[in-house]
Amino acid sequence: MENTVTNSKLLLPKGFCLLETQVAGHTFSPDAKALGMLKDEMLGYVLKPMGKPECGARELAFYESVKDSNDPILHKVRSLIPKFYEKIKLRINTTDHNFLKLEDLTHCVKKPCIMDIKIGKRTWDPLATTEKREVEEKKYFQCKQKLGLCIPGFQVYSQTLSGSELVLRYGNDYGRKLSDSEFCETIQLFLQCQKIVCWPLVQELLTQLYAIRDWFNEQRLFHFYASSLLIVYDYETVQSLSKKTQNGSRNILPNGNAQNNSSDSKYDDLPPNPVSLVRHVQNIPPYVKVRMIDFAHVFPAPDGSPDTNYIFGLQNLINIIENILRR
Ligand SMILES: Nc1ncnc2c1ncn2[C@@H]1O[C@H](COP(=O)(O)OP(=O)(O)OP(=O)(O)O)[C@@H](O)[C@H]1O
Ligand SMILES: O=P(O)(O)O[C@@H]1[C@H](O)[C@H](O)[C@@H](OP(=O)(O)O)[C@H](OP(=O)(O)O)[C@H]1O
Repeated sequence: MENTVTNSKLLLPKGFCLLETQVAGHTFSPDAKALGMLKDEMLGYVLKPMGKPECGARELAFYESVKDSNDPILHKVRSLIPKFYEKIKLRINTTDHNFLKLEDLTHCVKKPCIMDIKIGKRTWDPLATTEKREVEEKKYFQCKQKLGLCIPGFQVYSQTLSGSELVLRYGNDYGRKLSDSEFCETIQLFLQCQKIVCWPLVQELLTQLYAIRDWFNEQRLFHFYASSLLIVYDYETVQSLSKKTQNGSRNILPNGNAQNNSSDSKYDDLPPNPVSLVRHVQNIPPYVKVRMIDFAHVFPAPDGSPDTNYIFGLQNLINIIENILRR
């Protein structure tokens, strides 16, 4: 395959570039000894390197088990994860490497705000060495131990006082220092909720998180360690929605069009979700996506037990976001 030079040392196959919206995870070293995420420049998919052999094999096995299954639980999870196409080989510099070809969750998002939130107090898997376990337990200590959540990275659009736009990017150095209260403040910063709340954004986000919680409350197949939720929304749409819903008012749209189908929502004291009505009336394409990603440490559930480690973190995330609406 013809190659193109993207920087002094990295040779990528034609048509591929680095995923510039990658906010966390493994990245390329200049000599390509370490690999990161790539993107197809045209077609709307990303390529994730299969990395350490056991991690790559587990992630591939998870996606393959879900892909064509008729099992109702596996069928349901398909809408909660990126679409998986295939495993492919790409030549980076002079060596072939295996990648997973996945749906690009940021495709066609004009101004993508992206947050990677790792779920669970325990981020080491049953095969982890004592050393790996110790490293994992020390990292993101405060918010991970209290909330079962941590933020390895995010990017968010913002406006300066003079009205110009900028993109703020935060890596794992930022996330590792967060206390539980700083974690909540960071979620507010990411959701543009420091002054006023963009209700349609927050409600849509909750609706998608409820769907993931419903699946976890039902499924007894897997335990997910060190897996993340990737939240993506379009700043441009959120800006225009915020203007339309004037100061974040929750009453601008009629109630009674709720799409909140969750069985055990703690959200009953809040108005129903009007976002599908917003979409219907104003023809807004989906502008918020929450998907589970990173399945390098997915293991069979021992004795068909629920994944309480994941559910604990997810429920805390839901609580934190519901509290934004209760302010
Ligand atoms: N399907 C996707 N669409 C768009 N961006 C993605 C997708 N999957 C991953 N990313 C981006 O790549 C980053 C890393 O993804 P992922 O967590 O799967 O990689 P990783 O190298 O296994 O991470 P870790 O070091 O936490 O194990 C995410 O934070 C996100 O920015
Ligand atoms: O979240 P952070 O702070 O970025 O830390 C990374 C994260 O825990 C990854 O899950 C892990 O990769 P694995 O999933 O492959 O264990 C990686 O280990 P590594 O540096 O040994 O690759 C860590 O550096």
